[in-house]
Amino acid sequence: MEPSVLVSDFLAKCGGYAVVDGGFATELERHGQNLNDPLWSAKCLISSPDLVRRVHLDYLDAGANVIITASYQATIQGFEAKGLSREEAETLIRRSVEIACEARQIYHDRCTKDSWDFLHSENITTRRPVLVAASVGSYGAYLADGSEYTGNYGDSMTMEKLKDFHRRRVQILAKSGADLIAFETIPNKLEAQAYAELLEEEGIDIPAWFSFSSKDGVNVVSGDSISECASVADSCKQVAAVGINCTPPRFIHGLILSIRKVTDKPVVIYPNSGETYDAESKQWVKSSGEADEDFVSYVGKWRDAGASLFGGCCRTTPNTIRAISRILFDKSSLTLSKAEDN
Ligand code: MET
Ligand SMILES: [Zn+2]
Repeated sequence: MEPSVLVSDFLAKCGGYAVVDGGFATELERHGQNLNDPLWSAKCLISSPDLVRRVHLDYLDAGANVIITASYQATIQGFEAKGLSREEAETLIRRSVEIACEARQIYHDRCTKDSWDFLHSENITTRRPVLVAASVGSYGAYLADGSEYTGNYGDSMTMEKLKDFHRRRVQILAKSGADLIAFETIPNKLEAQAYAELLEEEGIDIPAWFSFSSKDGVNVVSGDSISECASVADSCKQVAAVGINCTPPRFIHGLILSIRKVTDKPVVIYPNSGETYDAESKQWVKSSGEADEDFVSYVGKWRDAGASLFGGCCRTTPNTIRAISRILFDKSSLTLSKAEDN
């Protein structure tokens, strides 16, 4: 099936809009994990796979239609630096998808015909669709030095180097049983181009989404224009959705409009809570400027601007996702958010 058809079918089955999960690493931390480690959330694939499964389940219970695997910072290079063999590293990357698939299975098995989780329309009852998205974090995320939020890889970085860095993990994830690959928090155009070429060269046959991050609502974090970055995604046939993650809510509306100008592909957005990551202290700090409202109240506006998939990123929780799901699928609150816009 064509990548775009798979995602548009999925969206249609969900009722036009889909809910993505929320901050995955954040939720692991809320469960007491210390992720101050070069592997970040991927550390839990080694130490706490049961918790990884549980967090996926919590997001499914909260209403997610897409769950994103713990592979964001799971790289062969990162695992090898911890003393694991290449084979062990590859197994852990596959395992991240298996655990998410197990969570989906448990979730579906637990649902009964009468639960709210079944979509009822015209006497046809279908199960709520759930996709497993295999996460790929940027090269900067692997470096774990904050460059995922600057996109500054230095002058000696090339597209070939980035492709070589990502190649094996992408090959593994494409054959892991995941429904799609989520390239997340892409900080610059070069890395988007590297992903696009990689998908092409490797003949990757599952869809992908490209999700960028921004600090100003105009450019991605490196300063490259969001329009140029989204155009790279638009030209790649394996890319079935384009969007923004881990970006303050106040920038999302403008970014959706810029993306819509250069592509007709579905737009995915999953903002962070509006706090900023301080690479030095390795902590999230409240922004000094304009206060971000609880971003759930913006969802109606983002939908009207043309986004189709909605979730949360760092510092958001299953409660955020529950609220998004309610806003999207509860007709009365949709009307409410429309009324508030006027
Ligand atoms: N899916 C990833 C996570 O929540 C995205 C992280 S953005 C820095 O763990
Ligand atoms: Zn994030």
